[in-house]
Amino acid sequence: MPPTTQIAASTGDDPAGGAAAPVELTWERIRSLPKVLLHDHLDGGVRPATVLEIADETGHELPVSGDERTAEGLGEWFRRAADSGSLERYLETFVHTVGVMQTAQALHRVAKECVLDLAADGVVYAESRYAPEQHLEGGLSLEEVIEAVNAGFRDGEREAAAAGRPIVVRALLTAMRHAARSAEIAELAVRYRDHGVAGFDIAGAEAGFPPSRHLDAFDRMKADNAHFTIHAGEAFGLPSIWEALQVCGADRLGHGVRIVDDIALGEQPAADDPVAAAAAVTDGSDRLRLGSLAAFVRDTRVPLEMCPHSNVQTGAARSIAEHPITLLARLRYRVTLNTDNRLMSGTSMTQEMYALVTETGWTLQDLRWVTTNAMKSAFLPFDERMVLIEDVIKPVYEVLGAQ
Ligand SMILES: O=c1[nH]cnc2c1ncn2[C@H]1C[C@H](O)[C@@H](CO)O1
Ligand SMILES: [Zn+2]
Repeated sequence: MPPTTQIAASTGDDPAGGAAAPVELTWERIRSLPKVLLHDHLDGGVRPATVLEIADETGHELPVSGDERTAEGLGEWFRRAADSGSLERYLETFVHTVGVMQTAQALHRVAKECVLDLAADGVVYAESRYAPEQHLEGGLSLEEVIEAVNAGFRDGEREAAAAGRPIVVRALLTAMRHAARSAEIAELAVRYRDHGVAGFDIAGAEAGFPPSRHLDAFDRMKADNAHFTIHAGEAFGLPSIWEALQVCGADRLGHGVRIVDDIALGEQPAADDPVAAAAAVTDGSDRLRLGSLAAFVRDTRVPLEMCPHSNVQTGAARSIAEHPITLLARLRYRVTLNTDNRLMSGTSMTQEMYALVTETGWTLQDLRWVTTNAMKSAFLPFDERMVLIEDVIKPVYEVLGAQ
């Protein structure tokens, strides 16, 4: 694939600015890059060893036994079970992480380990989401759940900084779209906005549960000038994205990958052949047409929280090489790169970046661009975002780019 700097320069929206010498992007080099993660589920990133240990303590029944009942065996089970081609089946695996996250101690531990794992992966800023309503089986209140997770995040940040890997982590409170607690959860997101919570989200099975069912929650967030994202355009198409933006007023889209359904390559939907469509962008031909929703998302710089490995597992994309993220990046959408569920997808930010580099030709400039996009789109105050961009992200990419 031709270098992307051509397009970036022509749109004036290229934080990398100009061409740089090609740098060999090995796994280790990518791991050492500063990364920003906006879409990562706390209950989708539990260490398998932690699931095993807590299950042993609490009696939670796991789906592995005998020789498979090891951290490795359990990790493998999650990846296999999530690799189903269906979002609904993928989500069924969460019963075994949520099931061991029902006490303050367990939530604290999982949250702290999450921060340490992200810091080891080179993440310098992360928004970690979870649904407080799913952690009440042990008798905790919603507030106790939030406070236990917050305490774990703060301890993780301290430990990571002491080890020379500073990271800033904020929580996003998720409400489950099939349930009816979204107004309560939005209320809590507002109440804890200066105490570790940066925003609100809805998640869960998409088909049959349009985001407009939760309008009161979104109205509550807007009334208080608070931020929210909505899982939309993952297992369901354009109507879900349209509602999330035009009815609910989402600041960002969780996944949003189906926006390609509103892009055409000649007479064909670009979704049929995203690789050819990406090539059509870079060869300068004018065969690509954006529908009005696709144009709106690009024109208004709606951040897309894209999660390639997760999408391949749930059937929202055919492969990493054919994932629409590369087409959307070439078209200069406000693309961000994310893990979604590190445990279920056996992934990490390093893995997501490495796969794009090796399978679709992403460059160091692309990685810097996607990282800056994510930092710009974070639900963190503007001045704090700028400090991370200027003092933490830019210097590393600049040194590497100059090599
Ligand atoms: O990719 C996803 N789409 C919709 N819902 C999801 C996805 N990944 C995780 N979830 C659900 C399952 C979790 O239990 C919940 C809160 O993190 O969010
Ligand atoms: Zn998600």
